Amino acid sequence: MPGKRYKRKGGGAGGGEREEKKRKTDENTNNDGYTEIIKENSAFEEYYKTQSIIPVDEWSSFMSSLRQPLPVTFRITGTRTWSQGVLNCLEKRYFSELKDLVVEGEAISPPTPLPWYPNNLAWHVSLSRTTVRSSPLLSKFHSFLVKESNQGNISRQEAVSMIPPLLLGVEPRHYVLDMCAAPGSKTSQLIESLHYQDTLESSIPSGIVIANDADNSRCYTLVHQAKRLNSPCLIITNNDATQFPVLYYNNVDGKRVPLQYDRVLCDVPCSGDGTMRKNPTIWRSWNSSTPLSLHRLQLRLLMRGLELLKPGGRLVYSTCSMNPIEDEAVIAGALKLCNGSVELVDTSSLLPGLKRTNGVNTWKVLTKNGEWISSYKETPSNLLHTVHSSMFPPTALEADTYQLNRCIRIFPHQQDTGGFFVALLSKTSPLPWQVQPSNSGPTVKRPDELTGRHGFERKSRKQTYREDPYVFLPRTDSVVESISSYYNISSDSGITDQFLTRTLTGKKKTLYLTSPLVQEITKKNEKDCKIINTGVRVFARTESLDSACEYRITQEGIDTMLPYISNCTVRVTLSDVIALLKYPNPLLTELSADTQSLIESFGTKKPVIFVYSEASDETEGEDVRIASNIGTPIYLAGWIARKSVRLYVGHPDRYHYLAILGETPPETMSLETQSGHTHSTFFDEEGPVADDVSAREEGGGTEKEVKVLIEEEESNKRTLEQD
Ligand SMILES: C[S@@+](CC[C@H](N)C(=O)[O-])C[C@H]1O[C@@H](n2cnc3c(N)ncnc32)[C@H](O)[C@@H]1O
Repeated sequence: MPGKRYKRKGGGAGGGEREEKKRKTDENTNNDGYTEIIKENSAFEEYYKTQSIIPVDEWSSFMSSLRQPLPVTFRITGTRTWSQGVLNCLEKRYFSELKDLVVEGEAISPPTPLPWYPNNLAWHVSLSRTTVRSSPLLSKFHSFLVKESNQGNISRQEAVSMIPPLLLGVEPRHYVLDMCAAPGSKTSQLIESLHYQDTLESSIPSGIVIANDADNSRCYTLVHQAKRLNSPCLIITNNDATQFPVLYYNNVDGKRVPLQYDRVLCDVPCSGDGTMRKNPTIWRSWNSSTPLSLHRLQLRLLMRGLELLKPGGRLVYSTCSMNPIEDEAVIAGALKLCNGSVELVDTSSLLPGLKRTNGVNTWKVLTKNGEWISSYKETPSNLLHTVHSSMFPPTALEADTYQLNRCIRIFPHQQDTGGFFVALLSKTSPLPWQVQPSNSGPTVKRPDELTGRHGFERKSRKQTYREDPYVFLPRTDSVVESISSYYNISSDSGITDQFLTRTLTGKKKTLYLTSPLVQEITKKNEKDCKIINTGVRVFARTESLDSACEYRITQEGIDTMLPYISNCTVRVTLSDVIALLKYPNPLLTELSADTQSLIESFGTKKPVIFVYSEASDETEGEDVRIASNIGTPIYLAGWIARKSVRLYVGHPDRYHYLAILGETPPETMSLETQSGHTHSTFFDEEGPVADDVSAREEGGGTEKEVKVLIEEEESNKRTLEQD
């Protein structure tokens, strides 16, 4: 993978100095006016040497690792059966071919699974772009990764960034808060865990994930990232998490209660010096003041997370900084305020195979004046506004209680990753100021520094625009009734009370579905909590005037709706499913006789779900071998016209299914993503970088969703015209 390029600054260094700088840049310096950034910062080196958190005999490996580009790591995303299908395909079709590959005389190291990531679902690849280009097999593998990444089945993510959700141990029944969630790679993992036990009979777990970020435009990146997982149990919110509101809902007894979380992820904004390998500009910008300016915000975020956590619940605090001021000092500061109601969890038996270093009990503070101090008492009076008591290490007695050694720090040289810090905390009882007042004990006041008026203030964000309303439809609504009747949805399922639109007036173009708890929370808290997005887009209105049902099921809605619908599927053979995926409007007469006869009894001018499963396939030999990669049936949203059939499936999804079926997509299919981007890096990381700012179109979808909708509707019109 190539390093990042930066325009070379003119002039400056003299001959010898220039030579020295050149030596410390990457090897691939170009002649076009661009050069790799100089990976040198003496202040950084001095700082970490003084902190003594890296063993002396590991110092040179530490520094040399920081100067190497970060290897590519990716995760296979999606629910259990889905990700297993993609993994099967990768292993059988691609990895096996790369095993003994030699390119230009050099043996290629095949992708390896991250040993500590469960079920081989995360992989490490060390291939340069040049190597990839020089081998057709590697190009084929690369192209598969790009397509699957477009489709959202593979997510490029830093290895260390995968750790916090794993430590959190989310279960389908958990109420989860992700406080600083954008761009959302960890949120995706949390959602996947929530849906880990989904089956064809049950797709709506009782738990919930609330993914929040203070940055409005980053929230839309989060919407896009999470949308790939189609969870009806997700709410995306846009609040300052230091003051994240208490949300209310009616519990099973109909009592209005505050929502307390079983799991909280507190992945805070940080100086990011653990990401130097990925973001080499940090070599230039690193300074010792940034951690000082972030420490109190980090502590306040952590404290709010602990307040909202249920007693008995768990919270993960993480940063991609190696600095104790942003790491152990924040943990120690919180443990002090919590006064025994929160403790660090011993994680040494978790994630076997992960190399780690224990947290430290001592560190120093480097003031803005460049002075090292070991205690708050030593702080010069003119610096009291930048240095706070919580930045200093605990006393010996506190250290005994806190057990900061239970924190995990990961250095880049330990297993060729970025640097990272993570701590798992357990709330054993309510925080001191959350204890109900009683006659016997004293009442503890909430610390002033948590109230927002004492040094933690953030500029209030301008409310740039209003979100569309969330309108839940009663089961007696005519649209819900017609959908329930066509798709045979029983009112006993409860699902008929869960549909949502984002428009108060006019025709409902799109229907979304949420879980009952999401509905309850959305309805009761819309005023106090800025909700950006929720619900899976499950039905869209058709343009056909004489359709058997005015609403067709959407591809992204199938997984959620399948357990609740019947009478709307048609089984197809392998050759038919391939034709449907490859061509826009195959004629009925071009399908197999079996499918034609099933369609005849099903009827025309109807929305449909085409189903292909190996069990239904009669084909012998090679085709059956290919199909065995799938492991789970394929469901495709479609339409049966009078003479032809079509799918409502976008190109990235079509690519995915064709690849899983061992087919090559036709040349006419564009490699572009729906957003119009082609991929320029090895393959894209953590979803799109572009902000989906216009995601407030009618229906609550992103601009891209709306574009897809329009394309689908236009194509549908064409099908109708053909008829
Ligand atoms: C390290 S990033 C989070 C990365 C994310 N967890 C992921 O895995 O993709 C920190 C995030 O915190 C957000 N942030 C900063 N201050 C915040 C605050 N007061 N409340 C909530 N989010 C905040 C930033 O906008 C940024 O998206």
